[in-house]
Amino acid sequence: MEPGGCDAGPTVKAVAAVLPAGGSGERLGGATPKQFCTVQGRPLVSYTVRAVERVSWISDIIVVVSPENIETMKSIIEKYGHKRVTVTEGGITRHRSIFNGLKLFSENKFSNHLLQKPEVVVIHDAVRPFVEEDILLKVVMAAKEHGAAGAIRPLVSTVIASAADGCLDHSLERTKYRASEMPQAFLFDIIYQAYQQCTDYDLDYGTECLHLALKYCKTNAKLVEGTADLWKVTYKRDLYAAESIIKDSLSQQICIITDVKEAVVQVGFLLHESLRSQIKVETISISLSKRDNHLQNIFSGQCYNFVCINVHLNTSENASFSIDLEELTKMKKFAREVKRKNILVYGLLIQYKDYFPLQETVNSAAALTMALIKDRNPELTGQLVVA
Ligand SMILES: Nc1ccn([C@@H]2O[C@H](COP(=O)(O)OP(=O)(O)OP(=O)(O)O)[C@@H](O)[C@H]2O)c(=O)n1
Ligand SMILES: O=P(O)(O)OC[C@@H](O)[C@@H](O)[C@@H](O)CO
Repeated sequence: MEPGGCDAGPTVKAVAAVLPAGGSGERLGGATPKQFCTVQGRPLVSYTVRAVERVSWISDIIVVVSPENIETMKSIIEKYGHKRVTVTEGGITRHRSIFNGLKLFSENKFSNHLLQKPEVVVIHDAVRPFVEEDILLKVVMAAKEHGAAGAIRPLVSTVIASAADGCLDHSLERTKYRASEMPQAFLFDIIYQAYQQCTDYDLDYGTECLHLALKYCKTNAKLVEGTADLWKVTYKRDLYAAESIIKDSLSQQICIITDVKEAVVQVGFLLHESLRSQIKVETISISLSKRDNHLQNIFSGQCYNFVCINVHLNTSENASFSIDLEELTKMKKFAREVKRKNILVYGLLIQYKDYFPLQETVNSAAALTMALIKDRNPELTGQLVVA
C-alpha cells in the first residue's frame, strides 16, 4: 500500500450492498421517515431491498437504520420475506451511516454471522427504489476496473454561484456537468480505507462517496450514465411519483381464470380479447375442483391481477335480476382477509340478455377491470361492480 494511499487486490470475488436508510426525511415532512412511508401498502425501503435482493450475485445486503428503527426494519424484513439482509445502526449523518454499514465486513461484531468481506461493495440510497440489475452490474464492473464508479444523470437545472450580496456571481455550463446519483460501487478496501481516513468534517458535511475515494485514495471514479428512474425520494412529490410508478408497474399483466364449462370459457375468451390491447393477458381454464392448488402456483408468479370468472345462467324467461347474497358475503369476507396482504379483491357482475349483446357487456367489464387495476383503491375492495 502506498503511504496515505489505498491499495486493493487485483481480482474480485464477491459483491455486497450497503443501503443507507438512517435518515429522518426532514425535507419530505411528516413524523415517519420517508424510507418507512408506505407506497401501495408497503414501506418504500422494502421496494429497494427487493430490487437489490433480486440480483443474485449480490451476496449480502446491509440496511443501515437509526437505532429507534432497528426493530421496524427487522419486522419489514420478516413480513416481506427479504433474504440475505442484515440490519445495523446508522449514524447522525449519511456518511457515518454508510461507514457503519461497511464496518460489518471488517470489524465483524457478529461472530456467529460470518459476513464475507466483499471485493466490491455497492452503496445505494434506500430511498431510490427503482434500481435495476443492469446499472448495478455496470457500476460493479466499472469499480472492479477503476476502483470506484457511480451513476450519473444530466442536470435538469443550471448550476449557479451567488456572490456575497446574494446576486448571481456566475453560472456553470450545464453540458460540462452531471448530477451524481446512485448506485455507486467501490473496491471494498478503497472505500473502507477512505472512510477510515475521513475527517469529521467530511463525515458530518460530505454528500459524495466518490469524492472520498478521490480525496483519500486518489481514485478517480468511473462515471456511468444511469437511467431516469434512479432518482431519490426527497420531497412529498417524489413519494407521489413513486406511488404512480409502482401502481403502473403492478398493472402490466392480468390472469383470467375460468372454469372449464364452455359458457364460462367463452366469457373468458371475450374478456381476454377485449383486454389484450391494454394489458398483457393470460387466460387459464381449470376445473373448480383443481382451482385452489393451481392458484397457488399462479399466485407465486409476477402477475398481480386476477379475474376469476363464474357464470350463473338464469334459465327462467322472466327471472328477476337477483344476486346470490351468500356468495356476496363470502366474497366480502375473503376480500377483507386478503387485504391485509395488500391483495385487493373486487366483485364484477357481468349480466346480459339477448337484447344486451354479451360482447358489449364484456367490453364494459373490461373497461371496469382496467379502471379497478389502475386505481387500486383499497376502499373498493369487496364491493360488487356491475357491468
Ligand atoms: N444519518 C443519515 C442520513 C441519511 N441516511 C440515508 O441516506 C439516504 C439519502 O439521504 P437523504 O435523501 O438526505 O435522506 P434524509 O437525510 O432522511 O433526508 P433529509 O435530508 O430530507 O432529512 C436516505 O436513504 C437516508 O435514509 C442515512 O442512512 N443516515
Ligand atoms: O445529499 P443527500 O443526503 O440528499 O443525498 C445523498 C446522495 O444521494 C446525493 O448526495 C447523491 O448526489 C449521491 O452522492
